[in-house]
Amino acid sequence: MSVSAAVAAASTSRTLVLARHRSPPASRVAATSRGRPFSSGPHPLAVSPATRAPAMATDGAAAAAAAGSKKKKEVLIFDAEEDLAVSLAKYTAELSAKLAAERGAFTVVLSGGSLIKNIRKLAEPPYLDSVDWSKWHVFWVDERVVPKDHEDSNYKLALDGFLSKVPIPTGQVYAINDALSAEGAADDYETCLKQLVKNGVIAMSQSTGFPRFDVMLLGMGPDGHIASLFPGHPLVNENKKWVTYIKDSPKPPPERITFTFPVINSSAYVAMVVTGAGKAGAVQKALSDKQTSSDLLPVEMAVLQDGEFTWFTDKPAVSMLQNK
Ligand SMILES: O=C(O)[C@H](O)[C@@H](O)[C@H](O)[C@H](O)COP(=O)(O)O
Repeated sequence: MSVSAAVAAASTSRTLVLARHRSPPASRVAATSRGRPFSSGPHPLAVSPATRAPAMATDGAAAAAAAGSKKKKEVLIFDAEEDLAVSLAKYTAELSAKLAAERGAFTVVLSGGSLIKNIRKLAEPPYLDSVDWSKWHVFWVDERVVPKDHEDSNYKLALDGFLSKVPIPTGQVYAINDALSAEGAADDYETCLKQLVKNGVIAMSQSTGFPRFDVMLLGMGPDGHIASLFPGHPLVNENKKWVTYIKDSPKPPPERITFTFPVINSSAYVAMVVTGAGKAGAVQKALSDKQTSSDLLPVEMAVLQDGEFTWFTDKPAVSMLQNK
């Protein structure tokens, strides 16, 4: 049984919807995710008419759901990392066109880690020429408090792997002030965000009172952390600050700044890009209907108030889903 089929079979009792993608061969699953809200209406983002086959419902209830619901959370499963990268580039480029037209700016938040490699196709044809890079404003969901030319710097990672290859105006790339302490850098970054809200570059969420970024392109660690919000760390409960700091990160280096959950959860779109068998346990916990423990992983705390959350995964990352 293929992974896609296994996911579908395991999912029918939970009203999941399976769509098969012919090229690239991805599976698309709407996650029920323990009561997380769904709203009605069509999916507003045609990631790729060429790559999306008609939805194939796995049972009657799923068919009804597929016909009438806007799925605010979906899981894309790719056969190959190359296909994932192609689809992620298309997703981001289409959001760029849509949101830049609507707002006059496109605010993009990056994580560090393997995400940067996964967005590499944006810096290649056709997107290199078709995207209006002048509208992009780039931020980091978290950053290590190290000099910008340090090998641990998320800025350096993104610069080397992506930003140096696309013509985003340098004044629209918001690195941390690496001359400051962790606390100082977090305050400084939050002040910068507030100024950009005043200027109208960053939108505000009317429902949460926190900034509403257009898209966050995020990775997840094997322990289920996102940004620098780690399992069991008190920072996951921060509900006032926009940006905060950590000095005891379990993942080195220890000093970092990070967006808080209220900011992440106010986003318009989040792509959670997760590949590899090492992350299968956290993926299973995050996508399972069953609450296996009262302790939510940070990735499970990423619940958008009014936005669309899309998982970009590969088969090893979802390999434990059929065992739910
Ligand atoms: O600064 C960081 O450490 C990252 O921003 C971090 O949140 C990362 O995105 C995840 O750890 C996933 O990293 P991998 O995709 O490399 O596993």
